Amino acid sequence: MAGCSEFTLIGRYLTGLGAARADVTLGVGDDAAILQSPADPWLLSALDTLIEDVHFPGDMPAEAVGYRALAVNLSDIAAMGGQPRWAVVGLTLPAMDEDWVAGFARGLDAIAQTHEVAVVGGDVTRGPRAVSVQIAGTSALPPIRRDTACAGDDVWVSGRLGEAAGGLAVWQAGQQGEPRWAGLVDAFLRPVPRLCLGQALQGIAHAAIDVSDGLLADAGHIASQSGVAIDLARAALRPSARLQAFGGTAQATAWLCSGGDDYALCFTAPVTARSTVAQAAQNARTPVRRIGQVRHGHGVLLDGVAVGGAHTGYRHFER
Ligand SMILES: Nc1ncnc2c1ncn2[C@@H]1O[C@H](COP(=O)(O)OP(=O)(O)OP(=O)(O)O)[C@@H](O)[C@H]1O
Ligand SMILES: Cc1ncc(C[n+]2csc(CCOP(=O)(O)O)c2C)c(N)n1
Ligand SMILES: [Mg+2]
Repeated sequence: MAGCSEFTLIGRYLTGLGAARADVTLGVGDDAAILQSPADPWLLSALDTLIEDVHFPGDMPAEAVGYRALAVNLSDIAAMGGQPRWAVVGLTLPAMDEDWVAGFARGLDAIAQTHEVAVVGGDVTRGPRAVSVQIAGTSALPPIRRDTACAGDDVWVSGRLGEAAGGLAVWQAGQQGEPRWAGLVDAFLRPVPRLCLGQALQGIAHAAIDVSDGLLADAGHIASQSGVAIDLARAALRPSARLQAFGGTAQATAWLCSGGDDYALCFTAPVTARSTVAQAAQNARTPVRRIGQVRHGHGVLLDGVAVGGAHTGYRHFER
């Protein structure tokens, strides 16, 4: 509706999204939300931004933008093993478009409900289309960090790496209507934040990160921040059959290593915890596999050979 103000938009579409939580005294409507301090000793806070044509194609459905904006933030809480609670959403739109906002709100509400997150506030502005979500969560146990991997650990990863990058390529090739590639497109549009897995790994995993920029890049963050080397086994880095069918083996392997957008968890755990990890993953109903070893040294290796720094993952300022 032309002439509808941001206040109308907030009142009509952006109020009361997500779960009704008992620890929210006051949500949308005042200068700040009023939240009750949790009993859990650790508070977690993170923020991720999605920008049109940088993080999502301009023709992606509004519902998927709303879903994905929260999903990528939940993934950061998952990587720490936390429990998400509250989200604040900054929405920037080039023009008033009620249908778009209604779709965005539906997608955001659905995933917030699923993970019992309350959307307690935000901001609406005019400018190039973008969504910034700030997520807050808690943890009863010490959160899993990036800087605590130990030489000797196994390296594990969840899910089917590379499929989201493949799904984006499907979309950009205009083949999203092709039933054969529906699973790939879904991996891009609706990444699943691995919250149950992250929580199940607390007290077991030594270090964890979520794979947003690409496996080699994100494993590299664990390596550099922990002061260790991560040696991945090429034989364990096999793309799924449907990803190979779409892109061919070489491109599918490149997506798996450096495509990003997966929001899988990459984590390290002691060799003695193999069966405990397997049980935790089973409890979380999330498939995981071992892909390498943490060693003394630095950087990321493939079968013992250092990986060159050029194409390990997404970088905003090196396109
Ligand atoms: N503008 C900023 N000011 C302060 N800290 C920042 C800023 N941008 C990023 N950081 C911090 O730097 C660290 C790495 O940020 P980054 O955005 O790469 O997060 P990530 O989880 O590794 O990746 P992704 O954003 O793809 O999920 C995080 O701790 C983040 O909070
Ligand atoms: C239209 C379009 N083109 C390219 C990509 C790929 N991409 C963009 S940002 C990013 C890393 C994570 O972002 P950040 O580090 O900002 O959290 C990746 C893998 C995409 N998603 N959409
Ligand atoms: Mg992250």
